[in-house]
Amino acid sequence: MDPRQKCVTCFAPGHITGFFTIHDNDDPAFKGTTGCGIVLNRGVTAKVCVGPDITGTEIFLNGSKKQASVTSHLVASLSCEPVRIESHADIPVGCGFGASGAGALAISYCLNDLFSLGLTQNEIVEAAHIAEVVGGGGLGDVEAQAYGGPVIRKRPAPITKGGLLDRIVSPSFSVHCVVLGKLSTKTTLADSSVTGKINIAGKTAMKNLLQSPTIEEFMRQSRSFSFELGLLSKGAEDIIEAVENVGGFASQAMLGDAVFAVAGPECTDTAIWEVMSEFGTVFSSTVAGTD
Ligand SMILES: Nc1ncnc2c1ncn2[C@@H]1O[C@H](COP(=O)(O)OP(=O)(O)OP(=O)(O)O)[C@@H](O)[C@H]1O
Ligand SMILES: CC(C)(CO)[C@@H](O)C(=O)[O-]
Repeated sequence: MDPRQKCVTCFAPGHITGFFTIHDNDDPAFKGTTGCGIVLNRGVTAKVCVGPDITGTEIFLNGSKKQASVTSHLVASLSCEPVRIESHADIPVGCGFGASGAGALAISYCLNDLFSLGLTQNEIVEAAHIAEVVGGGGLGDVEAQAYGGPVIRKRPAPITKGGLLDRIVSPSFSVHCVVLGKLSTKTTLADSSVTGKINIAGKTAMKNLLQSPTIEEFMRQSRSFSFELGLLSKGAEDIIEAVENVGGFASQAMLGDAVFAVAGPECTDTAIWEVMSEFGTVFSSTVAGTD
């Protein structure tokens, strides 16, 4: 490595959306989602380097070179020099855990520091949001990821463009997940019959959640939302049913072929973990609370 190289490393957390509504806009800064999701303590760590030996931008995700469109848009908007980016995700990629948003946010923090851009946090979120929308990643993950906890996205888009965030009041809790497969956000959101259902079910879920803003209600509304959309695989339905049989709450991570679950008053985290591990490898994470 050239000793004149300068590198910055930053982390951003993963995010599971339980339900959402799409707010379309020709301007990517204003396009976004409202909805509710939970921010994890696991996520993506990005290292961004600049130096005389780096002559073209290169992006590596978990050690493999990628043509990552979200990251490319971000570099084009925030950097005037080629950079080498190494992202490591300790969450599954392409499965509803907001890995592209976590990557975009972590890289924006790095570029701000590396090039002394002088951006505030909300401005960093705006840059990451635009890259996500233009590059076909998430539509509301980065706003939640920068805020943390169980996040209610009440108005779409970054705060700089009128977005409004709130939280469900809750102590910190554990979430347990099983991944069965990928679901491309870009392809799924390009299907107008799916987006039509998303917007009807998402509105109902938000209305019901705001009448009773608890984690249990979030899980119930997420479950109804995922059954309304009909994107659930048979395997995911089986896991949800098995978790409910031991007294827990479970739903589909949007947008992935994956299930996330939390314990209820009638069951422990260990019981959830044990029942889920019959279906595949369980990974668990903590969601920060409000107290
Ligand atoms: N940290 C990252 N750095 C660079 N590229 C990434 C990163 N995470 C995801 N990507 C790219 O984004 C694509 C997946 O995007 P997608 O939006 O479908 O998944 P996700 O963000 O993991 O989950 P979701 O948006 O469903 O919550 C992958 O094909 C990968 O190339
Ligand atoms: C679109 C989405 C469900 C998947 O990435 C998420 O980004 C969101 O809630 O906006």
